[in-house]
Amino acid sequence: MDSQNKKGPQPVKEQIDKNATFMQSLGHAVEGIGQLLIRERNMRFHFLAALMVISVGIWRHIGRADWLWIVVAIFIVVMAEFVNTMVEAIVDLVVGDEFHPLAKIAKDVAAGAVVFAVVFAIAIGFLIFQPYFFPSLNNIY
Ligand SMILES: Nc1ncnc2c1ncn2[C@@H]1O[C@H](COP(=O)(O)OP(=O)(O)OP(=O)(O)O)[C@@H](O)[C@H]1O
Repeated sequence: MDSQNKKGPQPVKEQIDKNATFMQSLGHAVEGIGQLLIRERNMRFHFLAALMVISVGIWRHIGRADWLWIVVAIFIVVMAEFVNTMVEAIVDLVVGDEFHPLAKIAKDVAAGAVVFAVVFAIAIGFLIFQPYFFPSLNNIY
């Protein structure tokens, strides 16, 4: 299969043997993070959303436990994007440009995992910031 397909640029180095050093492993892991940023345009949106939430958290002086939940929410969204990107790459590797119902299921489920993580993050954001911005809702739970 052509290594340069509609799914965007592929890594140019052609190493397939084991990494010789820790630094080499780390370098490839960093390349993996780079691929996430290149291939997933939604990452820009996640990054902006995280920046906004962190700014508001600093502004409202939220507590340590709230910060912990925010870190967990950001982590889960980013991990879901990692999984989504892995699934997309593996599916494209296996089926190429062919349509396959199982490829659709794999990609749709992976995308669903991202949506699920984002809904979780929104729920966390609501629970943390509601008392600051919508105190009238305090008695709903
Ligand atoms: N080979 C395929 N066979 C069947 N359906 C496919 C295939 N490739 C993509 N699809 C469908 O097209 C959708 C989008 O494809 P793909 O995930 O590659 O694009 P994307 O824009 O990078 O997605 P995302 O926004 O989730 O990152 C998939 O969710 C799936 O429904």
